[in-house]
Amino acid sequence: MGERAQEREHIEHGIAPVFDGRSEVLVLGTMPSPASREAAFFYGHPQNRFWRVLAALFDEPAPVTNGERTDLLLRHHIALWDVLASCDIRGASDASIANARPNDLGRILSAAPIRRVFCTGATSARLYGKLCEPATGLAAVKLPSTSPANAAWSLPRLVEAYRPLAAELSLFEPPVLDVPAVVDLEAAIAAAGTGLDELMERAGRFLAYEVRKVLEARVMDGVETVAVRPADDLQTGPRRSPAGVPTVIFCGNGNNGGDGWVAARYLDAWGFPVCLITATDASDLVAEPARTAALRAQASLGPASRVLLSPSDAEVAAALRGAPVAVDALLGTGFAHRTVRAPFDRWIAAINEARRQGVFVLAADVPSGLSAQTGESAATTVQADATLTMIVPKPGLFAPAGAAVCGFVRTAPLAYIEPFLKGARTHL
Ligand SMILES: NC(=O)C1=CN([C@@H]2O[C@H](COP(=O)(O)OP(=O)(O)OC[C@H]3O[C@@H](n4cnc5c(N)ncnc54)[C@H](O)[C@@H]3O)[C@@H](O)[C@H]2O)[C@H](O)CC1
Ligand SMILES: [K+]
Repeated sequence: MGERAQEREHIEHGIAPVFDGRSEVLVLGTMPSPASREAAFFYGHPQNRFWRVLAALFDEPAPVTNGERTDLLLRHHIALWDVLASCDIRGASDASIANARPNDLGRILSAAPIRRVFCTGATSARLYGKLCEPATGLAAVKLPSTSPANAAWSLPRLVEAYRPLAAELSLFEPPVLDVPAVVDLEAAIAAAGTGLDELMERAGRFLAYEVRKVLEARVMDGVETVAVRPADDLQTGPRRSPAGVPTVIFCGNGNNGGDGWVAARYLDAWGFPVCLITATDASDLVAEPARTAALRAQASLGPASRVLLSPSDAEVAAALRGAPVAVDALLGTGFAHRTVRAPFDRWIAAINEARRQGVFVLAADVPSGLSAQTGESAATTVQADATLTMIVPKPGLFAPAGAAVCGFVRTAPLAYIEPFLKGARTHL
């Protein structure tokens, strides 16, 4: 390293803290690294495991954009900042810090019911103790650093060490909302900066994440023999694995289908081949953002995956034979009829037959054929092993007929919705 690279640089923090009146814990690093300053957000180095650790704590896919990362923090009532407002530092070397000036944590502590402070590493804990604790009167819990330099700590070990943070947080139970109230909620989320296209991206990624959990569990159980990394690596990024029988993803023509197209893109990118079944070519779809999402997915699928356009019943059955998982993204909240039109009725029957043969069926938002609002079930309705419902649960999922076809219900928390719930029409 040359003489100049050894010199300390004066750094001002420059990234606004994340918190609001619901924040319950305060997580503090030392100072944004050069990569974080470049990304204009905390823990921006792609190899830093902070976001993967938090996501794993809550069993969610790792957030990608700064907006998603902010949402994740606020949803879980976590405030995030750093101990220092400015210092002199060499690169990202905490050991080189001089002339340290602390941030005014009173800004957060006076606005939020912070129960506990956590420091992400030895340097932030030491500087917090010296520069902040006398003013805050709150002792901090020291957590291991998630930086790539802390290579001795594997991701699973970090996740275990961070569990006390999650244990401090009160759980948010999303309310059951009528379908028209979900539409209002979407509009409020969009007005606050997260559009339907971004929600669909998150929905599809969450679906892919749930599929991946099923696939990796099957490997652990010895049902699948493809060589994949162990399940505790679920948060890591793209990688390739030898192809097993592809996951079959059934996509309808509306935005429920869009969730399926996005899920296909992620699974393929993560190394899990897919067979996507659709009645309409991506370019002929009308609903947005489904059309844009489908075109993007179609263009990105690798050679191990394929799209079957209007396949025969025999081709559908062949795709399902031996498949580990079938994703039902045919009909979502837009369906409210007594009968399902062809070919979707036949595809639903094929999914249900495949489930009887052992294929795991995951429904996107709501099992197709079930009215998300009333819980009435069409003659042909998907029988799911699990349903990943988007943003909030809908009443139909809990009506007697609905509960019978949903399997295990999980809500995908696609956005920070608490600020928008006041006055929302809830079903229960
Ligand atoms: N809630 C959210 O914030 C998000 C929801 N997403 C997903 O979007 C769907 C709702 O999408 P929408 O386009 O409104 O409706 P659907 O896709 O459910 O259905 C419309 C589709 O279905 C066809 N159709 C209607 N009736 C029938 C019938 N009887 N037989 C056959 N086909 C029928 C219609 O022609 C349309 O093509 C929601 O469920 C979520 O999955 C976003 O992805 C993210 C945010
Ligand atoms: K569905």
